[in-house]
Amino acid sequence: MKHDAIYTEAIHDQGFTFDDKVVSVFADMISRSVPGYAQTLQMVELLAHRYAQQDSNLFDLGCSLGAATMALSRGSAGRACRVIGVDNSPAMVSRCRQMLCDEAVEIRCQDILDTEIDNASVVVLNFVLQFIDVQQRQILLEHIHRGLRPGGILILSEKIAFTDAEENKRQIELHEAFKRAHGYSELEVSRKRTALENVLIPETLTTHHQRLGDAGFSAASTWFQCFNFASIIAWK
Ligand SMILES: C[S@@+](CC[C@H](N)C(=O)[O-])C[C@H]1O[C@@H](n2cnc3c(N)ncnc32)[C@H](O)[C@@H]1O
Ligand SMILES: O=C(O)C(=O)C[C@]1(C(=O)O)C=C[C@@H](O)C=C1
Repeated sequence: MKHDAIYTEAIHDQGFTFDDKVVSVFADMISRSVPGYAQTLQMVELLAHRYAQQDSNLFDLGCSLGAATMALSRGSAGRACRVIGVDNSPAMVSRCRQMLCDEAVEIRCQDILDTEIDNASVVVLNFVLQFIDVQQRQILLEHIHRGLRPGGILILSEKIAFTDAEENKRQIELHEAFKRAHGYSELEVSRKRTALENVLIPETLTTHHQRLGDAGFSAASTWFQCFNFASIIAWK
């Protein structure tokens, strides 16, 4: 795995993008930046094992290098499921296809807002909704809900915000301490913070739960939270 040192240089002054530079270090970047990332992948596998239905489709929307796509595939083994990963970054998709060339999964280069969701039993949005235009988020969740079979689930993991300004500040400080503990310097942390401004828009857990309810999900539980990162299971 290539070590992420991309913010030791001044890059992304137009804002963070999933370009070649990010793709080349992405596995290291996400595991050193997102508290609980490995656990979200373990639970995607466990939840796929529990909820993947025979002959259904499983979608990993915003699949990056296919880590959750493979978790879906492992969890649903033997059930004749079609596992589909979707990402709109050509650099990411190209690398993902290389890495998963021997796997029985389909990787599409497409905007997830244009992805047809049908006959689905498990849909994953693992740290992806945060990059979607806030105005489009409700439409996307409604679309996913419509494409799920009865008994199907959505796994939604996100960086989150807090209504209370002091709490928000404390949680961001804790996250940044996590990043420094994983070897990022103060300068790398601050350059990435600037690059992500107006690109990654976090929302509160209350907003996410409200939106899931409005989209038609019958129940939703936050199963994981560490600092300003959380993951929710929503049931159709
Ligand atoms: C933080 S990464 C996701 C990590 C990945 N789900 C995992 O578990 O390893 C966000 C991904 O979402 C993709 N993305 C962002 N907006 C998208 C969109 N509108 N359509 C498709 N992919 C999108 C990015 O290209 C990037 O690869
Ligand atoms: O590094 C941060 O501050 C993050 O917010 C982490 C985060 C994410 O949550 O998606 C941001 C961009 C990269 O995709 C990897 C991780």
